[in-house]
Amino acid sequence: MLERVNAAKAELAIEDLHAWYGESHILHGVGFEVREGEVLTLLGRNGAGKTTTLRSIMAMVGRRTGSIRIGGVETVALPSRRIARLGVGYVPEERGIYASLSVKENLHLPPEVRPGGLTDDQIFELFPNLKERLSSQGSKLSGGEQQMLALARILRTGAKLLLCDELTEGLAPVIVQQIGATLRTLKDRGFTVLLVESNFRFAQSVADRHLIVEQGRIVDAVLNDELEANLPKLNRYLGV
Ligand SMILES: Nc1ncnc2c1ncn2[C@@H]1O[C@H](COP(=O)(O)OP(=O)(O)OP(=O)(O)O)[C@@H](O)[C@H]1O
Repeated sequence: MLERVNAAKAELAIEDLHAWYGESHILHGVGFEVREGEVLTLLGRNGAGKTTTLRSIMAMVGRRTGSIRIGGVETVALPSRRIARLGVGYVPEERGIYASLSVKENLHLPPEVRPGGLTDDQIFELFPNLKERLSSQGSKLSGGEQQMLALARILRTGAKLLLCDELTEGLAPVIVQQIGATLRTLKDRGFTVLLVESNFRFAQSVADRHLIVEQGRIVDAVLNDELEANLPKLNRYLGV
């Protein structure tokens, strides 16, 4: 739905996705596609179903139906670990940094899902702070450093499709800018990114396209180039 793209080039293609937590029916027929190398954001009010969409792609909800093709492979019946091995990395909102492990240990924790992940040196080029903090405990990191680490360790795994939830939440503007620069670099290197974001201006600085999620459905789509012209409409959707 909404601006279909050439299926052959879709890195992620979702159709009529429904998802449940227990008896709660949360997604009601979500459909969209993400092209290879595209950065797409999911925008919407609290509780609209953005996080649930990411979790559904990773098979981390109670139940899901519909179709989720990743690189052309149907995954709706596959478990999370098989989905990850197709080259999908999930950076959850809560970041999942282990407080008692060092930066290095946290970095090396997730298993490789595919060959071609970034080497440690490539990671330190993108995130110089992490190199200086390698032996620090997770608990000693700032919010920004934790977020960099959460993203960095996914890049080590070989994932090429990144699902990122609220990367910028609670971070200082200068760190938000750094994360934006990193995402643009990743896009230049061919990564595909699906971003849940409530920082609208940040979304604008990194994304090609934005989808609006409302009550478990995609209700609108806006090209980034046309965002300014659509601001009144977006503000209505987001209740800003
Ligand atoms: N584990 C869960 N069990 C039951 N219901 C859940 C669970 N997680 C989320 N929900 C419900 O699903 C709905 C969608 O939540 P979701 O987290 O996907 O929203 P969101 O758009 O990401 O917004 P937010 O910014 O608030 O996280 C909400 O009504 C929420 O209460």
